[in-house]
Amino acid sequence: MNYQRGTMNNHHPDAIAIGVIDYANVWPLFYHFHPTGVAADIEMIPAVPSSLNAAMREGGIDMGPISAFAYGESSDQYSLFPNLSVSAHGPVQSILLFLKKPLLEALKGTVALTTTSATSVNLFKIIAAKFYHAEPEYVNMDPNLDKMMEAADAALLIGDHAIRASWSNTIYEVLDMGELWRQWTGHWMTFAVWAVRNEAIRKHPADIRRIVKAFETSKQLSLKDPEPLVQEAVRTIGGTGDYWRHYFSRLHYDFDRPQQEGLQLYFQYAYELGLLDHKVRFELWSENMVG
Ligand SMILES: C=C(O[C@@H]1C=C(C(=O)O)C=C[C@H]1O)C(=O)O
Repeated sequence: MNYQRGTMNNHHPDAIAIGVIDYANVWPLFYHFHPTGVAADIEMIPAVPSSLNAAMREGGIDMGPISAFAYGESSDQYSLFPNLSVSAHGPVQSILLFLKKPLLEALKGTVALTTTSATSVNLFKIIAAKFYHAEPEYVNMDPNLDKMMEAADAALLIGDHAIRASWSNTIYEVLDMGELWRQWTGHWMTFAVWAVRNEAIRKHPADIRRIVKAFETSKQLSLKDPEPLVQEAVRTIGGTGDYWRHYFSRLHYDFDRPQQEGLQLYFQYAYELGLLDHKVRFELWSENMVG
């Protein structure tokens, strides 16, 4: 999708910088989100999740989707938008583990983890440690399946990188991490949340309110008629209409009790394993929050 792009490092000081995950999984929330119609001075900054996580932490962006794990790391600085997330109960199709050997063997070897993710790489570590009692060696690598497989017994990819790799792959067994999480816990998994820096709520309370509404409207319009998104995905990423119809129908964009419970369990495990150094309590943004 096309935006008037800003940059993380020197966005206009009075503008609100909104991160955009550069993957199709967030399209329903952005497709009908038109910054100029929201009245605020907004810059849109597209990047992969790990870059957006860092920019949120450093103040280079003010709000938008970030890895759920990154919210856990800095939950005291951010508030969450209550009705927005990228979640699934079961298969996601774009959080994929490619295996050179059976899982139990690969878990005794080396696993390559994409540098674009924070939620899914820690999800993998949690599943390996908690459910398989395994401690593979991990290497962080750019999302290139061939290179990852030269260095490791298994590779974890997310987003459009995972989708494209799943189309071209003919040799590796593929496991869906959303499905694995559901099989072991019965829970939903939330991969991305919409967070806003508390500092930005204090500075622009009315604009933030309008932006939240605009995201919710985009979500509703996309769910009502996913066809324009489906066609744009076919045109710009590839694959068939049926593939994308199914893809968007598997993802869930609310953040209600079931998604919150799944994420709470994920944070609990992350804390127990030392992946997070504190327990996480959700701080939800509300209409009357004015810093
Ligand atoms: C569903 C997905 O979730 C993404 C996974 C993320 C992560 O692992 O950190 C971050 C944002 C999400 O948009 C995907 O990549 O396809």
